[in-house]
Amino acid sequence: MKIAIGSDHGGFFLKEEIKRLLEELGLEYQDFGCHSPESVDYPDIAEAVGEAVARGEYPRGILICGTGIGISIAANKIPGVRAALCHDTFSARATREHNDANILCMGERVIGFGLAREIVKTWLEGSFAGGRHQRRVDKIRQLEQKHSK
Ligand SMILES: O=C(CO)[C@H](O)[C@H](O)[C@H](O)COP(=O)(O)O
Repeated sequence: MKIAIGSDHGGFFLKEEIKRLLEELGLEYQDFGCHSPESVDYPDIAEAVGEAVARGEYPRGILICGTGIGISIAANKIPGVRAALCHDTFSARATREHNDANILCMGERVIGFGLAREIVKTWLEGSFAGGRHQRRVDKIRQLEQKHSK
């Protein structure tokens, strides 16, 4: 599984840590930036990673900003993206099982690197449970279609 990963400057150092984790896990990734702690705008990174995931080029993406909030809001504007902001492992597991979340978002200014690593591992291991959750994810798709121009 190849992962699309990206952050703004507020998430740059955590992104570097998560890249090291992915290497330890033997997982390939593509870094969509940013490539230094210099200030950038999180919607630009969310767009790059979100579109790559929505096109099916990457099954999963990871996005990080200072809080994880702005980058998740932006990513969720892209049809086909189900970006979940998770700062605990329960949510990370649940969002795979219930929401089939294809992008994990975190905030470097919110959690420590150790917890972030556990969240990523939990989220990567998780799988969609289907059943009643499939019906709900289908309704999310219908909402996207209803509200797209
Ligand atoms: O979008 C965010 C908040 O929802 C992120 O935390 C950004 O990283 C943050 O807004 C960037 O702020 P900065 O003052 O420009 O570093």
